[in-house]
Amino acid sequence: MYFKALQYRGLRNLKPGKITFDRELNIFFGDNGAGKSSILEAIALIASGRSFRTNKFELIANHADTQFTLFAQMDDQTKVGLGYTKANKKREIRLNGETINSLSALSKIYPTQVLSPESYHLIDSGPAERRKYIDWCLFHVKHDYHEYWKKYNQVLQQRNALLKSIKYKGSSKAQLDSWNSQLCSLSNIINRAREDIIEQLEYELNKIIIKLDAEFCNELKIGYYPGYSGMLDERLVESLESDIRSGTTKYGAHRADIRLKVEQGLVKDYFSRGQKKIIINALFLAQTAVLKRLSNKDSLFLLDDFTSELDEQNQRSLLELLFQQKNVQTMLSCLQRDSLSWLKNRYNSTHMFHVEHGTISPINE
Ligand SMILES: Nc1ncnc2c1ncn2[C@@H]1O[C@H](COP(=O)(O)OP(=O)(O)OP(=O)(O)O)[C@@H](O)[C@H]1O
Repeated sequence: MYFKALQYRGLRNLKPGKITFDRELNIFFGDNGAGKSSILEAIALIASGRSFRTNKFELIANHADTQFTLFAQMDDQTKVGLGYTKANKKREIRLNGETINSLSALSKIYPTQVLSPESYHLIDSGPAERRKYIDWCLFHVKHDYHEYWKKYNQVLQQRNALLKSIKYKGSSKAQLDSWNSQLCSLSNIINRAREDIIEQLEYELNKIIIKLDAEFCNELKIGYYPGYSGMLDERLVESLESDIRSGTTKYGAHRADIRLKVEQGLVKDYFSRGQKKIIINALFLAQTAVLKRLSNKDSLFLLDDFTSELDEQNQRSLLELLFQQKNVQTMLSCLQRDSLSWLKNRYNSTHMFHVEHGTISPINE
């Protein structure tokens, strides 16, 4: 499955237009502020219902427009439309002519990964991004995971609301037992699913590391920290007073994290910035491999500002592996087309687009 065409209107600085895509690789190049990230954002929106830059659709709509619309066609004739109207803040998503209500239904069609300069903080940043990394995979391969995760968050919010109410209004603690036991059983389900997917990811990750010729890194292990040690029910009881003081729940699956390790220690502490980038590329590639193996799904890869964070050797090996996977359509943005001149001889089906003041023009050679 892949995107064949996209029509866009009223989004950021982009002039209304339509583009057709290559099955494998599409390159958007142009000066700063031309609209390269905006077109990748448009593609992410139609593929997943979400932007990788903001949650506020009003910021995505052009300053001078009252709405934006996107319309995409896939190779298998699937048609997707997404519209947003500023006046009533209304989003409308249409799939083959039918209105659908949930963004997750849209994102299930064509799993989309975004690799941008910010993604290269995955190893050094806080745990939220790493949880997202694990959950992205689960969301696509384990159908009931999203429901469990939603339920977990509802229970967590209810527990936190009660903690605040105990602190400020002196409410009874009686209801806490029920929230605690629900939190424990849902945490168990979530942790088991995460541990299973981590095993799969670790396996693919090490295969990719070998292909990337990353000899600095012999065997990578992904360690999972479930958000508490020992038994969660005991931790919840122990931390009750501090939870009431803070109005938040200190332990549980919402505090989980992964730790990448090699023989010498933690990847975070041991490797250079460049080496971490290679590992992060491998982590993202491992996801598409797991996805293909476990659910036979194709993926879309968006590489924003591709050349700014990777040297040529790393650019080559990442794209090589994306092509080898066969099931990936790639869209990337960069400042100068010359910076990817090495690609032209290698992949002649590549579609190149010049982005200039919001206008996107295919380069026909
Ligand atoms: N809602 C909006 N309406 C109109 N223009 C916008 C809106 N939001 C952002 N812009 C402008 O759109 C232009 C394109 O931004 P974009 O981030 O897509 O550029 P880019 O080509 O990726 O640049 P860079 O190479 O600097 O990252 C910028 O000048 C930005 O100020």
